[in-house]
Parts: sequence; structure tokens; C-alpha cells
Amino acid sequence: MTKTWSISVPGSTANLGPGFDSIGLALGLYLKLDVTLQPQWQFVHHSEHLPVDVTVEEHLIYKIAQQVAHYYNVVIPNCRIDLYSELPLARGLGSSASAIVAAIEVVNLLCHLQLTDYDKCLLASQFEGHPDNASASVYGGLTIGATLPDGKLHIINEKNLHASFAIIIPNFELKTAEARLALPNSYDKGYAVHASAYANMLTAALLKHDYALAGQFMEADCFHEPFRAKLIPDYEKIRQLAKSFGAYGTSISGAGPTMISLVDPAKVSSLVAQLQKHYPHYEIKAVSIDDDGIVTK
Ligand SMILES: Nc1ncnc2c1ncn2[C@@H]1O[C@H](COP(=O)(O)OP(=O)(O)O)[C@@H](O)[C@H]1O
Ligand SMILES: N[C@@H](CCOP(=O)(O)O)C(=O)O
Repeated sequence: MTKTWSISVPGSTANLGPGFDSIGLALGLYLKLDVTLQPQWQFVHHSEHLPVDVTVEEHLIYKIAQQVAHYYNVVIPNCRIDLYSELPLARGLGSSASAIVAAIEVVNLLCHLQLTDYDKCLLASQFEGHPDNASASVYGGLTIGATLPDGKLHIINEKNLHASFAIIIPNFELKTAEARLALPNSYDKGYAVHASAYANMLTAALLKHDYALAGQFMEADCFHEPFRAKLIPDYEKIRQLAKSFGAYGTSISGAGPTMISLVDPAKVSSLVAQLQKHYPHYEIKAVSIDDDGIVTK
């Protein structure tokens, strides 16, 4: 009988405000693949959250897989990939990073590369251009990552965050590449010093599990949110409403347009219900943290 491999990759939220391009958090929303060898390449989509009208050659998973194969000098056997996704595209929930991590795993499996999690994370971060979403999708949990000047990527991974989050997903897309164009090319020294201090405090508060403090610093970003706010209708109103319904803090998820609130677990259901009344056309829901990262069976 033909063997089928199943791959599950969590989506993620990046930045949490000031942790720009460095902090990631894996979410309990998944991209799943069933991979089966067959005589020709084929993608079969089983979810609305997947690109339509793309040829095999245009498919992000195929394109990344072929680049990985070229890098390792291997040939990928032809296969059918059945895709199931809970990650809306271009909403700031790491759909592209999860697809890139999945593509790397397809080559790893079919070409017997025996890549470590670190290898997968490094490669995926290079394709993405930053390690936040990619590291969360590979390791699960909270990830804090950066590349030192010597070129080595370092990731700190924290699990068991007992925190609750709600996501507010607008009914329109915002491509990450477009949202990155809104950012300035440089920052004034004093401004950058404050921005960096806020990122330090966000990280420390998360690692100390001081969520009330983390929420305050989530809302203090200077690196990207002031410049992206104009791309997200009701950005300020959503932050204020979420706070009035009990959120510790709310930031843009990744490059947006989704926003994410950190909230006491006892208040997350009522926060979601209240926000949904104000934004009936948005998808608003509580989301768990994934602590497993990529899983292959
Ligand atoms: N599972 C997938 N399969 C194929 N392509 C995907 C998949 N997920 C994302 N993509 C591609 O990535 C694009 C979204 O990437 P991006 O703008 O970075 O948004 P996101 O915040 O969702 O990562 C989609 O328009 C699509 O081209
Ligand atoms: N740090 C990146 C994160 C992009 O995340 P995505 O989920 O929107 O792809 C950024 O803020 O640009």
C-alpha cells in the first residue's frame, strides 16, 4: 500500500507589538498536509483558506521545496499533497511561514535529509527574511530569535505560557510585503532607544509570566505600529474597546490586519463576545497557544 505522511504546522502571531521581526508565538490554528508519492506533482486544496487558480509551478510550497532541493542537491520524488488550512491568507497569522516550514519538511521527508529543528528554522527564517513566524511554526510556544553579526541564528523557546489570546480578523487581506513598505528606513537615536527598551520589557514580562505588564508593553511599540496603524481601520478603537472589555493589551498580529489581545483566561470569552457585537463582519475568536510546533507522522 502507498504510504502517506501527515505534516501539521501551527500558524503564528509575530511581534506582539515591540518584538518586531524577533518575537513569535505559535497558535492553535494549523496548516495540515498529507503527502503521498504518485507519478506527477499535484496539490489538492480542501479549505477556503488556500490560494485559488495556482499552477503547481506557482504554488509557494512547490517553489520553496524546489529551492530547498536545489540547495541540498537532491531531487524530490513526484507527489500528491492534500492541504487543509485554518490560516486565513495575508491576515498576519503566519500563513506563508507555515507553508515554507511545510515545504522544507516535505523535502526533508521525501529526500531523507534528516534535518534538525534548528536546520528547518534557519532555512525557513532565511526564506521569510526574519525568524519570528518561522521559529514559532517549527518549535511551538513563544520564540525570541535574532541573528548575530557572525551570521548565527539564536532562538530562545519558552513553553507553558498560561496566557489567553483573542484574535480579531478583518474581512480583507493585507500582504506582509505591502505592510513592510509602510515602515521608515531609519529611526532617530532617542526614538530607537525607547523602542528597544519597550521590546526588552515586553520580552522580560512574557518570560516572567507577568501578563498585565506584557499587555502594557504590547501597546507601546514604536518600530512598526505607528506606521501601520493607518492600514487597519479602527486600529485605535479596537485597542480601546478590547481594554474596556478586560484585555491587558492589544497589538497588530504580524504585519496585520489581524489584531491580537492578551487577556486573563477568565475574561477571554466575554471579550470575544463583546468585540463581535461591534464588528459582526470580522472573525473574532479565542485562540490557544500551540506548544508542539511542527509534527510529522
Ligand atoms: N498554504 C499555502 N499554500 C500556498 N501558498 C500559501 C499558503 N499560505 C500562504 N501562501 C502564500 O503566502 C501569501 C500570504 O503571505 P503573507 O502576505 O506573508 O501573509 P501571512 O501574514 O498570511 O503570512 C498568500 O497570498 C499565498 O501566496
Ligand atoms: N515581523 C514581520 C511579521 C510578519 O508576519 P505575517 O504573519 O504578517 O507574515 C512583520 O511585522 O512584517
